[in-house]
Amino acid sequence: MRAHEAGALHGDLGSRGPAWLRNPEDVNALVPQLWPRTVTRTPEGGLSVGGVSVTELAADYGTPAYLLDEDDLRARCRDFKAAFAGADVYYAGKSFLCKAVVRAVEEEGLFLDVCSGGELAVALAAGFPPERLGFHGNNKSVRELERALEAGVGRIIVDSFDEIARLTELSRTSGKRPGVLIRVTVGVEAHTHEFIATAHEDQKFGFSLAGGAAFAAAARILDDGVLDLRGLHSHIGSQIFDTSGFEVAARRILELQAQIRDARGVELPELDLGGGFGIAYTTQDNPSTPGDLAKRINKIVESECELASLRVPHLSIEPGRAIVGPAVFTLYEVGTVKDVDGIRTYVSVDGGMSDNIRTALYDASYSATLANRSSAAEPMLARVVGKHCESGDIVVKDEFLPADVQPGDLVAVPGTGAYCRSMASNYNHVPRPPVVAVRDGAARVIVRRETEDDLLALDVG
Ligand SMILES: Cc1ncc(COP(=O)(O)O)c(C=O)c1O
Ligand SMILES: N[C@@H](CCCC[NH3+])C(=O)O
Repeated sequence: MRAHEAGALHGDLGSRGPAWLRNPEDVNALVPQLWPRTVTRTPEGGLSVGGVSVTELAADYGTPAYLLDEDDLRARCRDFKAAFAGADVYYAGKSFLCKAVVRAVEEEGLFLDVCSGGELAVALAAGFPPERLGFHGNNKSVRELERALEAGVGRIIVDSFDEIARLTELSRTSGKRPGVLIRVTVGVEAHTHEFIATAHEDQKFGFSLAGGAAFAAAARILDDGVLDLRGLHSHIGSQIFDTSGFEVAARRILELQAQIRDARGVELPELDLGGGFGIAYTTQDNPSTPGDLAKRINKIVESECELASLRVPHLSIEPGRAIVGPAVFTLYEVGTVKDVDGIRTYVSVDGGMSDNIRTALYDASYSATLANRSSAAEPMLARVVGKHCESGDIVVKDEFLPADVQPGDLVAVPGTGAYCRSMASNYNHVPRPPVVAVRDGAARVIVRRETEDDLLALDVG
């Protein structure tokens, strides 16, 4: 007996999932906001992406695999660039980075935000123009700062007084004058998971605005005169739907801009409002378009500048998730289907928390669909779980799948482009899946699957 049947039999003993989750009229339907733009269900019933059937992709590249719709990724880059015309759009590389994506982002005219020596190395290896790089991080090492200076990184976003001292010293001795932004903690409580909110007072990033540290950082850099202070930076968190957080952040940071002008006679020419724009992970999510975001953000920046008689600074934003997140889905093969009577049905797939830690880490919600075929069976409430030795190894907490889902079927989980491959691990020595880019009927591996030899290569002795 399937859990949905058990639920009907046992009344409230059965799990019905969260209140928002609806039993779908058509369990095979693809809800457009969840899927990359070229994904369709073919007349035979399975999914295709970029004109290639996922059954074929599974046969050629194995499962699990992250499938990237390259046209979708590029379209999202272009959408942000067009909506924020005149601003610099930095793709936040932490969401997902590899050389092919760096090149795509470069070709689409975006800038790139990196936050470690490793991310910087990938960007440079792909030939990304260093002057279009921004370098983040709350604890950049001396070596990382030296490399940023050597490479000629366009903007370094300074995050602490220790870093200012370190970078000032390195710049003095190397005779370089890097462009810097000050990361400001604006005190906004972003409505998102606590671990991915970054602008409330009690956290590790940035200089506090309320406590005066942000002003003091600007004063120190201007007094030293070694670093080229270009502007202020704010990033309030990630997966944010409510644009009022960005508006409050812009208002507060422009007050600081006016304070610096009044005290020091300097109007900083640039303003970076970070990323964090939310995407749809479930049928209930309805994210803003880049056009909506741009309209609201530009309006608040312009009106605040007018109020304080400031020139409108050159704007930057840093979307990661909103560019790569919806462009990718993960394809898994089902290994077992287990009914835990009266509670729920567990559908085990061949990956799990090693390729998507977000469900375990943030209690994130995802969706899923049967991908190799369509089905006329009734929808069944299921939990998609992985193969790891951990009961919290959940990929999709609750989703309706056809009741005849069986071992050997393929299941696709959308919205996995951001913070899945980039946060993947080798837990249980499970090799990390490949990333396969699909476009115009052709597929190519852009990150290969890890092998057991890769795992053993680090094992010394
Ligand atoms: C400084 C900074 N910029 C940009 C981003 C990108 O965020 P998101 O991928 O949510 O757009 C992050 C991550 O949260 C960040 O820390
Ligand atoms: N890794 C987080 C977002 C944090 C981004 C870095 N500040 C996520 O998966 O949602």
